[in-house]
Amino acid sequence: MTFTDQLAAAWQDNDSLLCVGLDPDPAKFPAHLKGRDDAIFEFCTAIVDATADLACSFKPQIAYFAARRAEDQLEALIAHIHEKHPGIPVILDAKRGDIGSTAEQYAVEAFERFRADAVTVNPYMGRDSVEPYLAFPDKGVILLCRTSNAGGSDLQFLDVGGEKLYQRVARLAAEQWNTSGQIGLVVGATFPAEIARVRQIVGDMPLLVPGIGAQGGDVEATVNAGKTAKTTGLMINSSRAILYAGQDENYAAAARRAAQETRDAINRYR
Ligand SMILES: O=c1ccn([C@@H]2O[C@H](COP(=O)(O)O)[C@@H](O)[C@H]2O)c(=O)[nH]1
Repeated sequence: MTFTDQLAAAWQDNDSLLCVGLDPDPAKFPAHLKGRDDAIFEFCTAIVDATADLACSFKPQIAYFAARRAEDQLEALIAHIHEKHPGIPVILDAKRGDIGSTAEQYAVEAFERFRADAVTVNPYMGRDSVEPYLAFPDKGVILLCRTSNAGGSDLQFLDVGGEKLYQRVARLAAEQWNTSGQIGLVVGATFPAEIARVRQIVGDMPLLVPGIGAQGGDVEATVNAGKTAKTTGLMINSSRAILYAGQDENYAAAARRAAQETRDAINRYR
């Protein structure tokens, strides 16, 4: 099954546009996990198992694992998701971007080593830097377009011949690069007007939308700006607001409540 098909099924089966972000920070873990060699895996699998029926996708952010030399725990976590929750696609948030020969290695890392269903990619080195990921026909390739941080405007808002750079990225992706239907775009929930503009340009292409929860993006405005005619098309990510909803040994139950509230809030505006 392709990433796109898997995502469409998860949207429907779990009645959810919520992407649960997995950004494990050991400094925020409950006391009983602190000091354990497998703390990151244990923390994340408990969150995954508590929220899988509420999510359309999971998004581990690779920096949180690599910073702690915990790539082995990331591999085990993704294997766990595939084994226990096989319908839920995993988006590896790695934001890779390099010349083609190096991108080939990054693609193998994401899709063969980590077994992700999709990976985030920085498109600013152009088409040949994206093609190695597209060579994996079942996988999703999610390009940075209009990121959620304030500084994203420094470059993404530059005028490039009558349109903004992020709009050019959206247009290139939709009209020239997406020949196999594998591409999605990252557009921040902190900028709903730009979500609406991107949606106009790209039709029904899936959008990964970080920025609700800890970053303060507005759920109603995000859904209204980004939903497709089928009231899907979005993977609305929340990481810290779900992961750290509780601080004690009941953190997974607290995460479930936060995920349920977020999923339901999103659905209210579909
Ligand atoms: O534009 C972007 C692209 C990626 N992210 C990532 O999403 C999550 C957001 O975490 P929260 O705790 O919900 O704020 C994080 O992994 C970022 O690296 C983003 O925020 N904005």
